[in-house]
Amino acid sequence: MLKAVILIGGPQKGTRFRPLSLDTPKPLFPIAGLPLIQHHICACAKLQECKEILIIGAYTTNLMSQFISDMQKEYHVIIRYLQEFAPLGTGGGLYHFRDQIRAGNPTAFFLLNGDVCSDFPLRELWSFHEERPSALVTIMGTEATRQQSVHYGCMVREPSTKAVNHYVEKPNSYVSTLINCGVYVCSLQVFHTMAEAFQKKQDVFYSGNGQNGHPGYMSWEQDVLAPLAGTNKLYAMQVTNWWSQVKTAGSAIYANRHYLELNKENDKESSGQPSCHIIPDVFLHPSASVDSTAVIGPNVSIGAGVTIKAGVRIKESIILNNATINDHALVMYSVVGQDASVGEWARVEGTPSDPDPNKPFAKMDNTPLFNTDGRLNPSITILGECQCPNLFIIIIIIIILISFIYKGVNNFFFTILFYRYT
Ligand SMILES: Nc1nc2c(ncn2[C@@H]2O[C@H](COP(=O)(O)OP(=O)(O)O[C@H]3O[C@H](CO)[C@@H](O)[C@H](O)[C@@H]3O)[C@@H](O)[C@H]2O)c(=O)[nH]1
Repeated sequence: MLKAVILIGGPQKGTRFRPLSLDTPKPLFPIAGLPLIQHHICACAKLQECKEILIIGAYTTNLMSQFISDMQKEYHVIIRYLQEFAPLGTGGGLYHFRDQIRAGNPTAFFLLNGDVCSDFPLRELWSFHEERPSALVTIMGTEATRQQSVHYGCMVREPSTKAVNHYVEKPNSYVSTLINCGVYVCSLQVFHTMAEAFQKKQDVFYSGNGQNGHPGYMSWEQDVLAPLAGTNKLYAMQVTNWWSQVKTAGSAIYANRHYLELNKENDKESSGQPSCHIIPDVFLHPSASVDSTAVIGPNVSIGAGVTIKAGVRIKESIILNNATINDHALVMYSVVGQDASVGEWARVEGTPSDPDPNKPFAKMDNTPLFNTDGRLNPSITILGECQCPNLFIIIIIIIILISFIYKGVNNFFFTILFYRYT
């Protein structure tokens, strides 16, 4: 039996994903029609041996409960959310919930960063791990450019055995172009190594050596993976398939395009028969209403309850639930927020922020909005969620207005609200 753990961080993380993470927790942001971590869940649930998926994060349980219950219904696997009492780092939460992971005595567990996108070749990763009996952890690795590699965990492998001899998390200078994808398979004995690492951290923390943060905080990469390198217990399987992080809002459009491509077959099923002109790949929620004269695609995801009116053109964009795109508007390289409304003939156009196509193995550059010299880094356009006024308040206002119009002093609401003046 196998299990899977997905690390999703908490509200303090995902700041570069703002404003998209202000309304929806980043792990639940829809990409190609599915919440980001549903792609992970889907990959894990495809493995018959995987019997339980544990999602570990610092978001409050009520933010996650609806999603967890929806996932339970959709996939025939146990899915639970475990909330950290404080952000414990990539290793701290894992160690804190070790008994939950070990329960039922699984052979091994997958560990997935919630903010990466891939086709998650978990079966290959598991076979690779099984073939190496001394392996405690196998890392899925990929090639990056020399310049970008330093923003990731970098590994040097023994060419014949694929054992990792050297691991440095986000090095200051170049180490290797083989980077850590944040996808692992781990044997349960890794918790012995984690116990030692945890003990060391505790000793330092309580000896008062100026250690800040929470005593339970532990970095999976720095406190566990780095010491395991060179011991023949850490291995890396290199993949060449598409893989990307989702750090900035711009990377959502890039990930959307690739997930649409990967999930083509499912999208066809869920989309039904669209009545407008579709240029693939497109995800169209069945409840969206699209005028027959609209042209949509390529690489567009349209959420539930969206209304798209006559003559609209949309490409390379994500339209979130209940948004309205009015007649003849154009939307390109943009995210349109929930309930937002794009006016007639409006032109909403962002700048694509893709990896450099001229550099082999280039990844997304997760640049900030502004450079250090204050210049704007062009990126996708985002229309935020429309904060529609509360229906209850609207009804009260209408009743008050009617009361004034008819000047009915006996009017119940008028009397209650203005009894002092009557
Ligand atoms: N539960 C929990 N999850 C956390 C916490 N902190 C981070 N995470 C989750 O752990 C994953 C990694 O988060 P980061 O700390 O932001 O690391 P990173 O910059 O993405 O780098 C990691 O991933 C790269 C690949 O995307 C790797 O190359 C790198 O080595 C490292 O593992 C994300 O899914 C994040 O949500 C925490 O305190 N608690």
